[in-house]
Amino acid sequence: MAALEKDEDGFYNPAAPAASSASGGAASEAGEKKPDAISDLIDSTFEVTVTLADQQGDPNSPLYSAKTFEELGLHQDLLKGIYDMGFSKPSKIQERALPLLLANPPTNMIGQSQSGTGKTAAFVLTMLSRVDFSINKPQALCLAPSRELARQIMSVVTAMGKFTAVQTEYAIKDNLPRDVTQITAHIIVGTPGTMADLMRRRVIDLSHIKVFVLDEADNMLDQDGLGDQTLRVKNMLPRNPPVQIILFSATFPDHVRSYSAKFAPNANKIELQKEELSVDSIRQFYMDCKNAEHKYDILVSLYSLLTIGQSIIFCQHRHTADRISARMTAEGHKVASLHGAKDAAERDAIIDRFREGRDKVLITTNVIARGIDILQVNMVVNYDLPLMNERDKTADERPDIETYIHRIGRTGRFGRKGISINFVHDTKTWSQMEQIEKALGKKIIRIETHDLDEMEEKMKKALK
Ligand SMILES: Nc1ncnc2c1ncn2[C@@H]1O[C@H](COP(=O)(O)OP(=O)(O)OP(=O)(O)O)[C@@H](O)[C@H]1O
Repeated sequence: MAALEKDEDGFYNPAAPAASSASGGAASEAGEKKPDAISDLIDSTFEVTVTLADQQGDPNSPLYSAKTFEELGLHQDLLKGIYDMGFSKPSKIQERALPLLLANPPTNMIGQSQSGTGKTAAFVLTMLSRVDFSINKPQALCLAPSRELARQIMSVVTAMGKFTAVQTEYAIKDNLPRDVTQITAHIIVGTPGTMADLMRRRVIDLSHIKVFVLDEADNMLDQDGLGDQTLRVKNMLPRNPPVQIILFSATFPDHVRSYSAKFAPNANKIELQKEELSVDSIRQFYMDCKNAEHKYDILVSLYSLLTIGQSIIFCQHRHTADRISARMTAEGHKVASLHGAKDAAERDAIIDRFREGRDKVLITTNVIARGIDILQVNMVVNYDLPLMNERDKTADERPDIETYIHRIGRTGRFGRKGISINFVHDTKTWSQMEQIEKALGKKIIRIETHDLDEMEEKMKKALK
């Protein structure tokens, strides 16, 4: 490989014969193995439906519940919505949180539960339960860190509220006409900047707001990120009677925990222990690459595995995501890239294509590290490990444990199997990965980069 020519970005030249034969080899291998791969996928989907009931019956599983949805005190129209979505039993977080969320007088909630365990349904059902559909005024606000997540939450609101008269509106960039004067929808879901702007311009009448939800709350409250804008929104809310504040996330690092308690005073709390943070159904691997450029070759050689189901590749920088995707596309692979520098319409189109399975590989940044729920994603690659300096814009090169948990949590949703692969390529990245391993208390298993067959075998086994 070292003999190959590199382009000006430090990538191997796409036209170089050896490079194309490396990727071509993997592709033809994929071609031969495809029938198997497809049948594996169908089998594993079948297995998942069988094991979901088992998992929901296992008291140690985050999906376990002793109760039924009927026992949680939900309105008949919402029960219809839930069953229409194919849910049969609540998960642990739903079972524990819903009675507390729905009790009167309303009490604040700080709820933590692992990625993919059904937090969205818990807060969406609360918003829908608290809305008086006969009053055409905003009554529940929900904030999320990205437009992609806001759109996904909205899809849950409309699906669960299908048998109600709920009206909804987005507070995301480039969605409403600039001269909009009033929003009368019951539930508004958006990102903090746009929501704050609409509130300040009095487009949103706040007099009837009863519920305020922060999804990915630790991220939304982080002083280095969205914290200021989120606080602006909160400060504009009516004080009497108090609005019910609901914070949910899979992670609440220590530095946000005490602030969360101030933001949502006297809250009921559901917390995870440190060793429960990551989901067991996600098998974590790493690959020891020779250098930064070698990571690209390895990614290309993984292509046939990345497309067995769907995969998300996380990079540190937008330009890396763009360069990798341009390079892979030029080499004949079908990949998409998504990051915050793309405009709103393009971002919507890209995530929708990926959600529909029309693109199988999405190369991205932390912009979709949180919340995105696409069940077919069975592989996550940390092309670059997440670092604290992306979060706080300092020179802090410690790994960002929370973002790691969220990134790998894009797979292994609601009891499904998934795998994550970290690329390490020098002593620094190696030690960063070791810190992640230590923090999560879970072994990250090595996969050899030179043995494609072993790689394939290990990964397929992990997905079985
Ligand atoms: N009770 C249920 N029965 C079956 N499926 C469910 C149930 N509750 C939620 N799900 C499904 O589980 C998946 C994950 O749920 P959700 O997106 O709410 O996870 P989450 O806890 O918010 O994860 P994250 O921390 O990554 O945001 C979704 O596809 C959702 O439809």
